[in-house]
Amino acid sequence: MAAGEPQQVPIVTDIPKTLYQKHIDAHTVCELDDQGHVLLYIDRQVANEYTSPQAFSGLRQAGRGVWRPSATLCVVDHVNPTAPERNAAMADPGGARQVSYFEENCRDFGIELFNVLDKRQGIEHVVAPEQGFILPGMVIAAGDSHTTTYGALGAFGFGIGTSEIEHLLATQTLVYKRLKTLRVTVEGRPGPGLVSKDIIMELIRQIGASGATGYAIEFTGPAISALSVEARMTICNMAVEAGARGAFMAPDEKVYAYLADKPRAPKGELWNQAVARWQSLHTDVGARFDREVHMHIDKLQPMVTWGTSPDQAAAITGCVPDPSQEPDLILRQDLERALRYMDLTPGTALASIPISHAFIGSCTNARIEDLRDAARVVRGRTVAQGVRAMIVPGSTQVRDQAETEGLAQVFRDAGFEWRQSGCSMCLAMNDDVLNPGDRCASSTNRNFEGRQGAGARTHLMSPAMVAAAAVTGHLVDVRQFGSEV
Ligand SMILES: CC(C)[C@H](C(=O)O)[C@@H](O)C(=O)O
Ligand code: SF4
Repeated sequence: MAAGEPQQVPIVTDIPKTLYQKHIDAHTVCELDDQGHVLLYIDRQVANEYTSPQAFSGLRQAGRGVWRPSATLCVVDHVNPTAPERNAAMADPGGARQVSYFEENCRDFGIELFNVLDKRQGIEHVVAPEQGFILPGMVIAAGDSHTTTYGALGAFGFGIGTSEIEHLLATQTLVYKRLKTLRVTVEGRPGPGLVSKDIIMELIRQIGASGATGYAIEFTGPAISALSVEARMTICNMAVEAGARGAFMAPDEKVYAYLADKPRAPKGELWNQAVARWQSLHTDVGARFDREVHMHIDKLQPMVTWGTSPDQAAAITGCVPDPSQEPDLILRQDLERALRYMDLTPGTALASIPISHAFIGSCTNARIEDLRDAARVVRGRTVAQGVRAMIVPGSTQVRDQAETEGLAQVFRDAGFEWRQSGCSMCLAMNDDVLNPGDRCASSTNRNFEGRQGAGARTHLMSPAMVAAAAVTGHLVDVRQFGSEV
């Protein structure tokens, strides 16, 4: 090149980014320090009656309004009763106060509310995707840890505390610290009767209940692509049980098909533009993750928990572990405490443990596909004597759909209670509470001490596994139910 000729500027290619980095970069208003803190713009938020009251009170005291009321969706879900005949009356005065203050706040701040009797009511993490309120590329925050569920739609969702809700409502932003990134690649084909709940329970068992603390997880691999969108939600929902404050899956054709007919999804030309934009929502080739985990699920077995933390889990073919085999003193004491609470003896076959209750519900596993899985097991059978079995659909829409498909009748015929939607016995904040000593096969996500009632014992598993336990009266391998599962 002759001197004086303009020099060719080398093309600076973008540094490859993870899906997480793309979301955070696109929503960063400004960097706040060199420690990873940013002011993060939040596209939308969901609020419930249980964690929002102090935030609204804070706004009232400071004389502040809500910056973007239309970016907020309020849903009653934690405390409402789920009795089969639904009405607005609430026996519990505490719950009634929470709901009426929530109504007042929505009215005064101009926010849309899905109240107890609304046809669109349900558990927030079921309702928000169902309405098309959550779209790929969005950053969503809510006062609930299972906001991670939205990762299944290619959105970044995370839970926040009460003071953060107040800040968010007032400014539509949050002070946020960037997380490290963990990629979980899932390969192989699950055997019959195996579902996404088993995959996430096995991951949590492997990496531990704080194994992903400080990380956002991206799930990828052929076994994830093969799952339905609803099944993917189960995985992202429970990622928080491994400590992750965010879970991701790159959106694909299944996600677009899921969203296409949702009431609040963009329509017409806006839809085409949105899909074109969503195509870029994937981790770039060569992007670096802080950590990688590989899972092969060919030999995965149906999972159940035996302890009081979601990572205290094993294949249903296994036995209650023996603390004396645990060399680490702290872990041994943890195990002993868990087994004392669960009233289980080391070496007992998991598949022989009798139950008193069966609960199919929660934002983890009460969507229509979950109810179909459970109904396939239940059809033509009856709930075992001495077992109280309940179905609490994830939303009123899921409930109606299950009625239309005849699933509700299958459950009723078998002796299940067919109830209205809400969080219900997932955390027992309404009147669906277990008594001390009760033992419940549950399709939920947390098995902490007292989670479903003081002194009550929870075994987490997939909805079909709960259905199988309900009709046999003890924990059981759903694969014994043959080809129909
Ligand atoms: C009540 C709420 C704060 C809580 C959560 O954040 O997850 C609840 O939904 C739960 O599942 O334990
Ligand atoms: S269903 Fe359970 S896990 Fe989900 S939001 Fe309600 S209480 Fe939390």
